[in-house]
Amino acid sequence: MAEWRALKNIDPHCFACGQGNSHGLHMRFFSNGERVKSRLVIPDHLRGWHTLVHGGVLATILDEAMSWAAIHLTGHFILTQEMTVRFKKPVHIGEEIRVQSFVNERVSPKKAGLKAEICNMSGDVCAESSGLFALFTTEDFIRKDLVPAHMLEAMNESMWRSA
Ligand SMILES: CCCCCCCCCCCCCC(=O)SCCNC(=O)CCNC(=O)[C@H](O)C(C)(C)COP(=O)(O)OP(=O)(O)OC[C@H]1O[C@@H](n2cnc3c(N)ncnc32)[C@H](O)[C@@H]1OP(=O)(O)O
Repeated sequence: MAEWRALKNIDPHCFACGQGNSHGLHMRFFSNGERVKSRLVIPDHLRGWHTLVHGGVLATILDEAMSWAAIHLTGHFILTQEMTVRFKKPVHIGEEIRVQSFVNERVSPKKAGLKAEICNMSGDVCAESSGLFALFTTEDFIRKDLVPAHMLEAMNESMWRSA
């Protein structure tokens, strides 16, 4: 299997992957050409009650992981169309977790099915997701005003290249 290579973050403000968002998750992604992965510790301010991580935060992590896999592994711009999440074990603030994602099915030229799972350090699956993603050409993404021109070059580059 190919080695894991770091992918380039291009938007510092993203809640999930932006390295400059002081309220965010600061996720960084790696790809081996078949899967995308990340590891993180959820910051204290994103707890649900007591030490439990909020389910919506776990859903964001899964959405982000599937989105990066969809972009990097299909070479398209994307929008999440729908996703389902199954929460299997609690995740706690301060606990390191790992997330992996992959393209499960190329549904049509404009749609892909993705999957992701979050594991704790014991290897238990804590949450898993399936998602349907709309795949866009660069031209269609621009036409729908979903990417500003100044980000286009960086986004196009980060789709296929490592950092
Ligand atoms: C290495 C990677 C680095 C990357 C770094 C960045 C990572 C960041 C990651 C963070 C990411 C986080 C991810 C997030 O959180 S994305 C944010 C959450 N998701 C959304 O906001 C999606 C909102 N939903 C929609 O826009 C639609 O329902 C979609 C598009 C999903 C499906 O729509 P559907 O299939 O039901 O069709 P429709 O009949 O409704 O069509 C509506 C209109 O859209 C056109 N249309 C539809 N599909 C396509 C297509 N494929 N190519 C071209 N055009 C398309 C269609 O022609 C029509 O246009 P018009 O006739 O009205 O003009």
